[in-house]
Amino acid sequence: MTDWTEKYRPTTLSEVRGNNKARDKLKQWADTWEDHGDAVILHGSPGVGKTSAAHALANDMGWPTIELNASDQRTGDVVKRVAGEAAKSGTLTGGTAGRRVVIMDEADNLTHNADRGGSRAITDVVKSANQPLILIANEFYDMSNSLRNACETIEFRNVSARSIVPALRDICRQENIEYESEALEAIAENDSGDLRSAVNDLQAVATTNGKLTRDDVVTGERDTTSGIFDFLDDLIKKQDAEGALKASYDVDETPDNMLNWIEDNLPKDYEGRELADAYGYMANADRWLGRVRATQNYKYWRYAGDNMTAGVAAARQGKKGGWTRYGPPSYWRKLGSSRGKRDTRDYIARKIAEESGISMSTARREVIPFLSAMTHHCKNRELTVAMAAQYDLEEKHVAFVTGSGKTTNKVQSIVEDAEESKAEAAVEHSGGAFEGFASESDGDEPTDDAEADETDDSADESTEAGAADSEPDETKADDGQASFGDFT
Ligand SMILES: Nc1ncnc2c1ncn2[C@@H]1O[C@H](COP(=O)(O)OP(=O)(O)OP(=O)(O)O)[C@@H](O)[C@H]1O
Repeated sequence: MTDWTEKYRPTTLSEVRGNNKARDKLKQWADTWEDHGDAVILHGSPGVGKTSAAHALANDMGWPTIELNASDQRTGDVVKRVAGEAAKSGTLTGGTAGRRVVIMDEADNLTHNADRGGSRAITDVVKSANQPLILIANEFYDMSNSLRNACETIEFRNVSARSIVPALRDICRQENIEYESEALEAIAENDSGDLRSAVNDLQAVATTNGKLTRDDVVTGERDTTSGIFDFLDDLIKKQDAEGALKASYDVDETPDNMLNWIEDNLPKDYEGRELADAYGYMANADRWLGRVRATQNYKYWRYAGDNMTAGVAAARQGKKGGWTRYGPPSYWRKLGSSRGKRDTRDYIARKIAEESGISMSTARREVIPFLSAMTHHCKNRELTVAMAAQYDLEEKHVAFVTGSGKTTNKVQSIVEDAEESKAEAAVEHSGGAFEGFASESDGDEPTDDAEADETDDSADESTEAGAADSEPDETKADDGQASFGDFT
């Protein structure tokens, strides 16, 4: 299946959404390049259209492109050669016949290359190049001062939801997809500023369903007038099992959302044993919610509700005082927002579960968020490589966990290093930096849980024909069936 982000990549600058000022500045830079000869840096968050803009511009100008990766040690030489060739072919005499634009990705990722003098080499190239050079970077301040000073700079801002929605609408029209406008708005708001993610999400939700509706797009974003804060305070601090269950009736949230709220806020007050116990109940609740999705049998919501309210309250050891700032579920709002992402997340969870002997729910709920925080933007490279090796992750998974947005060259090189270290480990039989995570409190069998999860997801394609009638006790009859009475 074609990737829509490629299929709908802008071919001319006017198709690049949002960032009008940046586009104008870029065009201006190209139009006057003969006079100033400076390189330009396009910087901004992933997925906002920097690379697209560079290529679209080249296309508009009729300039052939040469694409290079700045962190590649050969880049400097290649640029010199290109620049030299172009000089010979007449550029210096004023013609544009030999004009080529060099587009250099990952210009902020030169530190890894420091031993090769990466940053300085590129700066030298930038200063002496006699061809237009476009450098692309996510982190402007990761580039050296001298490199930044040697170039013009253009900032690409996050694309507003207002600009994302029409982009998604155009794609739906061209793909003949029926849609509710609210669905597109929800995607746009979910992906706050990242048009690539929005297009990915659209493709993920649109191709698994007939008509795209608001309900297909799972969001954690809600207004917070639904009594959730009072409920959290009751649940986490005060109420007994019965009280917690009753308090939950006043909350105007779907059980799925409620679970996200609880899981994000629970660790602010629960600790140690009680937290572990509570997570056990949360994992049960999650499993029941999976069964609701798989079977469309909403009667299971009750069991989910019992577990996440009465169960969580019962796990608490004594009342808690003080005031806690509870907040909306931030992690899953970003990472669990669409089916495509959920699939990726679940793949990673399964790997972790298999490797560490814990359940998928635990992997999802407890391990991935940790890994994500520790490997954020691949800053801790060594750890990220170890993680990729330990859990056998591919590029898109590493990109997901680290929040890098897509498979950048940094991610690629991490996966390559992980492959190498796996090969070495195979020889030395060592476990690597990751020894896996401790087993969870309720002693789930990881394989069982993985199967339960498969049921959740594959049910969308109705491969589990009998799912609706089968008792959901193939996994764990006792704890799964827990109802309120069990907690009192
Ligand atoms: N402003 C935009 N207008 C139209 N399409 C966009 C825009 N931004 C992103 N896209 C879509 O997302 C895809 C990826 O965008 P692009 O590679 O240009 O982002 P980027 O800002 O360069 O991100 P990165 O820094 O991660 O490479 C494009 O192919 C296109 O489908």
